[in-house]
Parts: sequence; structure tokens; C-alpha cells
Amino acid sequence: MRALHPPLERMPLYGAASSRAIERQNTHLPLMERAGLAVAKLALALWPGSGPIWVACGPGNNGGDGLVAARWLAAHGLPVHVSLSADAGALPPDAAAAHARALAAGLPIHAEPPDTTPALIVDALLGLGLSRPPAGAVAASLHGVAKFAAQGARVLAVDLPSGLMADTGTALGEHTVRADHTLSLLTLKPGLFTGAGRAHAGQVWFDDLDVSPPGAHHPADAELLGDDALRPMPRDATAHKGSQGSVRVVGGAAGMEGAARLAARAALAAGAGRVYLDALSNAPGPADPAWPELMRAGAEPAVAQPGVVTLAGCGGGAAIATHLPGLLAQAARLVLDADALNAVAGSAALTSALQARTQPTVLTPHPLEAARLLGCTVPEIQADRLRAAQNLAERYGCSVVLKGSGSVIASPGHRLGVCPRGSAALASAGTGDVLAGWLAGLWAPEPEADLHALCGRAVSQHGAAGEALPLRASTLIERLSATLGAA
Ligand SMILES: NC(=O)C1=CN([C@@H]2O[C@H](COP(=O)(O)OP(=O)(O)OC[C@H]3O[C@@H](n4cnc5c(N)ncnc54)[C@H](O)[C@@H]3O)[C@@H](O)[C@H]2O)[C@@H](O)CC1
Ligand SMILES: [K+]
Repeated sequence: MRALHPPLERMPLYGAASSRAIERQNTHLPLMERAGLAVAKLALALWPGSGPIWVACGPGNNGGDGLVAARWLAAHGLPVHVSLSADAGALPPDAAAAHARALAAGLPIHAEPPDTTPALIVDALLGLGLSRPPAGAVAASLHGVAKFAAQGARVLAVDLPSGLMADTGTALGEHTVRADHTLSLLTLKPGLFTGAGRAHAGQVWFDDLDVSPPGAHHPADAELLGDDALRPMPRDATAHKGSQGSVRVVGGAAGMEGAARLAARAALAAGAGRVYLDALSNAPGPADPAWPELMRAGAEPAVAQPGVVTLAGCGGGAAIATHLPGLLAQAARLVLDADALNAVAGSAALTSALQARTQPTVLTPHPLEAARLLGCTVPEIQADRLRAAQNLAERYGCSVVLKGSGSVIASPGHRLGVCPRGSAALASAGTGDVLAGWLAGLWAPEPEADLHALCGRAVSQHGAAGEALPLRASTLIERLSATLGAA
């Protein structure tokens, strides 16, 4: 069993169907006994040493895991209240066996939650089998979990916080468990790391139940990015500004110059040799009075040069649309953000031009921009962020960074990446411009880089730098710059 906290390793993620397939291959192993024992060990380690433990069991095998855990906890002499929100006669076979063993061990099994607030709740109500918003006895127990948690009980979720969808991180129903800890069993589920998952899972733990990694038999559905993505790329001692590539930022319409400047600053901080600002506001004066290193773009640098990354859209307003036909046709390397994405979404001609591009391109939408690009609603994007990112990558033939809690990275032909770094501190104006600029700046010196991996690196570094408050986009650039000190 291991806790998933920094430094994080890269880990494969398996959704419900893959997890069940892996389970089917290992039915000869006592998986539920192992799962329950792992839960009991973690509960023992987390138990504050006072007050009873409520093990809340549901109608499926998640409940079975809970029944095994309860048996072990009671065997350790801990004060355990076990409830079963189901008809014992309708339990699936493994859970029924766990139920029988618990009864044989002399454990009372109640129909109701305890009367008084427990110190620790083991949430074994629903796991992979969640199929609809909770109702009936399960919903009543979920309500009890929420009530006791509000009164200070700690919550350890078995496999998944009950009510959370394993594949998507969608919370079904109003009382989806908000756990302090979640122990993911056999496989690590993507829903713990994106959408509502990060808010509900708390500290994630993983136990593979001594099942060897499925490897090639079951390719993972996605990959959790590791902290190896945080390592800065070493800079060649012979590097000079010419070898570091250039970034041309096209954006900053009147009133939104700051967005383009933030992106340009971030690109420079990330390591681009030269950064030019093609401000759409046409205001006279330096590109950025506070950063004299930034230059105004003129005829140069030509976006078709392979050494140039063009970043279009930050603070672009409606004005960006007129620049996009040329950029889409010519830019050797292109990052589209913000208003450039909105312009593409609103124009069939720009959509065709983007789809016709053969040069490498990255899209960095937030959920609203993604919804516009896919012609759907934000809730539809958030209901399955992995699929949305994959659909965008396939529809436009680009690498995609779908921003938000648990950013998702998708590229045609690559395994989806989910970034566990970042926090709500990033929910502040300008941080998206910094990400786009940082990505462009990392890319500038590396024209041959694997773009999917480079997007993962940019998102991970940006996320890790954005985990502490207070945070302004400007301070984020300073923090990101500091991370390069290790290069
Ligand atoms: N597949 C695996 O990887 C393993 C599974 N194990 C455990 O088994 C769990 C999966 O077991 P199950 O497939 O039985 O699924 P669950 O235990 O999640 O529950 C399925 C049951 O809940 C009911 N249900 C679904 N949604 C409901 C709702 N909204 N309100 C009320 N009832 C609802 C279903 O009708 C069904 O009876 C895993 O999450 C894990 O805890 C472990 O024991 C070992 C390995
Ligand atoms: K659960």
C-alpha cells in the first residue's frame, strides 16, 4: 500500500471496465480478503484512538470489502459499528461470503448507522458498481456519512468515495462522499484525479492487492503524470539565444494587453531565446514596459520559420479572428488559446483550416472553450473530461490540454495523461495565459520534442507552481522561473 503524495510516480489508470477485466483474470486470488485487510490496516493507521468506527457497507462487493475490514478491526478489539444498507440475501457471492464470515466471527450487523458521531467512518457503500444517483437505504447512509463528517468524523473511502464515478470523476447525487482518504484497490481509477474526484477523494492511497501489473494484457485507459515531468530540461552549455528558439505571441487586444504580456513573460521565463509580442491593441510604446526583454513583433520573426512557436489568442478578443487564417496556414508550430479557440469554434472556415494543418499544434481550452469547440455544454464536458479531451484531439488533429481540476492531456495516438498537480489557487485571472506562454516557451528550444510529453511537462510544472496561496498570475511566473533554478 502506498500513499500518492509528492514525489509522485507515473501510474497507469484503469476505468471500471478495465478494472473488472483485471479482476476476472484473478478470480483465483482472494481479492476481497486482501482488499478488506488493506482497508483495515489503513483504518488502524488513521484511527485517532478514541470513539467508535462506523463501517458503512452497501449492496455490492464494495460492501463486501467493508465487511472483511470490519471483521479485522473488531478482531483488533476496536469498537466497530457495522451497518449493511442492503438485503443480506441479495448480496453478490463474494460479499455474501464476507457477510457470513463476519456473522460467524460474532460481529453484529445493523441496518442503521450509529446514533452518535463516530471517530472514523469506513465508507464501503458504493464502488465501481455505481450506476445511478444513490437512492433508498444507501442514500440514507450517505446522508449519515455527510452529517457525521460535518461533526468531525474522519472518512476513509473504500476504492472510491461512494457516489463518485470511477471513469470520469463525476459526483452522482447530492451526498457523494467527501473523504479524507481513499484507498483505491487493485487498480487506480482515473475518476479520483479529475472532475469532482480531487475534491471528493482526499489523500489517495493505492493497494494492488499483490496482483502483478496487468501490463500489455490490459493497456491502461490513461496515465497519471508523475513528478518526473517537473524536472527542467538541462540547457546545453553552448546554448545561445538563437538556439533557444523564438516565441511570437499574437494577442492583447485593447483592454486585454495584460493577457498577452503574461503569456510573453512566461514564454521568456520558460527558456525561449527571444519573445516577440504582436499586440492587437496597436498601442504605441514598448511591448511591455516592465519587461524590456520582450520585443515588439514586426515583419520578423516569420511564423513559418521552424524555430518559431506562435502562440495566438491570449487576450485576443474578436480581433484575433482576422489573424488566424494566415497563422493556421503558415505557422510552423502553433499554440491556440482563449479567444483563438473561440474564433475557431465560431467559424467553419477556421475549423477546416485548423483540421487541414499538418504542422504541430496545441489547443489549451478551459471547459467552456472545449464545449464551444465540441458543440456541447460545459456540464457535458465535465461529465467526462477524458473523453472530451480525446474527442478534441481527434476532431482537430492536435495535442490538447483540457484545463480544470485534474487537467487532461490528449494527442492523437497517445495515451491520455491526467495531471494530479495544481490546486484551486490557480482559479485566478491570467493563470491560463501563463500556462500557454510557459508551454510555448518550453517548446521553443525543442522543435523535435514529443509534443504530448511536452504538454504534460508544461501542465505539471504550472500545476506544481500553483499549489500555494496567495497566487497571482505574475507571482506564478516567478515561481515557475524559480523551478528552473534546478536546471
Ligand atoms: N473489480 C475490482 O477491481 C475489485 C473489486 N472489489 C470491490 O468491489 C467493488 C465493486 O463491486 P460491485 O461491482 O459489486 O459494485 P458496488 O459494490 O459498487 O455496488 C454495486 C451494487 O450497488 C447497487 N447500486 C449501484 N448504484 C446504486 C445507487 N445509486 N444506489 C443504490 N444502489 C446502487 C447495484 O445495484 C449493485 O447492487 C469495487 O469497488 C471494490 O470495492 C474488491 O473486492 C476487489 C477487486
Ligand atoms: K466506497
